[in-house]
Amino acid sequence: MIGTQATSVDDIHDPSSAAYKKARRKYFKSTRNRPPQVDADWTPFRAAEKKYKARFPPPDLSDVLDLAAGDPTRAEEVARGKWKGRADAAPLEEILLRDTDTGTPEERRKAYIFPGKPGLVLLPAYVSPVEQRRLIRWALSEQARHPNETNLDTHYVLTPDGLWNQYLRSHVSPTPEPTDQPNAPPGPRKLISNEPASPENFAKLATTPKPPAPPSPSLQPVPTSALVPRLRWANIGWYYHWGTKQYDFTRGPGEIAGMVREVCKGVVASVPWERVFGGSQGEEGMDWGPSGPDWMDWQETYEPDAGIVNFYQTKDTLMAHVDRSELSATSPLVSMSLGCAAVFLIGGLTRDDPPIPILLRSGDVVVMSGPACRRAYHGVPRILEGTLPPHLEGVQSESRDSEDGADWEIYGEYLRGTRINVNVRQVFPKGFDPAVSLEQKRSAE
Ligand SMILES: O=C(O)CCC(=O)C(=O)O
Ligand SMILES: [Fe+2]
Repeated sequence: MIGTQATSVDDIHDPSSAAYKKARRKYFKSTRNRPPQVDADWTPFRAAEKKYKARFPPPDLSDVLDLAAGDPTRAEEVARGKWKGRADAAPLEEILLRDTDTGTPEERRKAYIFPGKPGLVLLPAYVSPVEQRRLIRWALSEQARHPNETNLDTHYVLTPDGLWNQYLRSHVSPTPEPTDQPNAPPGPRKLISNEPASPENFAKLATTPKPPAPPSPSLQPVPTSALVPRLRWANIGWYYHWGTKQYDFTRGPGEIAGMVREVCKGVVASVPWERVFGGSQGEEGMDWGPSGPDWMDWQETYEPDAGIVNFYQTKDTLMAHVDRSELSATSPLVSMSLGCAAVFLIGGLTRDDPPIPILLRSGDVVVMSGPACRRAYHGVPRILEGTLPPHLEGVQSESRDSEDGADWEIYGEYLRGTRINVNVRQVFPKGFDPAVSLEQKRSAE
């Protein structure tokens, strides 16, 4: 579209740009020996993943739901990015969020539900720009460090105050830049299959041995600046054991930061659940488990106790998966997007259900809840480069509050190629006491 789209050397949509030509070269090289009909057996979920992952040609996002594209208050953010979906790309219904304090309803108090996917709630721009910056600072500087675990801990000995704080310090203190030492050499690797968690098998899961993951054998000391882009996750609350895909309850509950707990509880308290699960959304075909629907109690019973912060660089993806390590299979999972935008796919209980593609931008919140959605397949096939909103860029401006120190420049630089997702869950259903369950198992043995 000549004249309407900005052209620059790195605009992947512009066929004369270096980025477009590079992607095309790589594409032809990688597909040269590909057998025909390679895609014949793809499930609808896999086909969607392939579509949005494709580097060349850049995927068409016109069937991706992008609520910011219809929101005049986000026009600058949308216009400055190189990617855009459509506000009418999926059937949805607008709901008004409940006012939990005394404030008057504002633009950000709107949310959306999806016919045919009860339990999925999208809250665009729910997290304000100021809160986004606070959450980003928290994620990098407070959460991705001891005593929490990150993906890098298996392989490197990191300073107790964390990689990011060391990185910030290296900008103000003189050279040489610090390095992080690799961990000890590995033992044998073992793959273990997992089963969905439930109150019935909790005692068995909790007593399954969870050996530490072995470090990689061939690592060299690495400068901090090279490790920062390799930070991929940090746990929140209960510790997750990736080898067994189960929580390691023997390590005790980790902390949930007050700010994160408040945002999540605020989300759950403001969603009018009767609009989500009551009336025509019905209960037909919905298996809430032995004690029946409990959404009417979530205002009181929702209590986040686990989760993960995901850090994505623009080439990273998260494959289709189901989060089923939590005993509570219906309680809301609250997921906040920060930094660059992404294509998020949310399907159904099998990979055969075609997913809804949603463009998630900084500040957007997704809630997955109830039997049809909490354990639905979902994934992130694409992080969209060039989509960092102006309010997260590294430049100082008058709109920034006093908390935003001069070091935001370092954050802004990192965020230009990063998406952060804060993914918060409730492990135990209300009324389930892990200690009692373990005691019962012990006395039965
Ligand atoms: O990054 C996201 O939006 C989703 C992350 C996710 O699904 C997970 O952490 O389990
Ligand atoms: Fe997930």
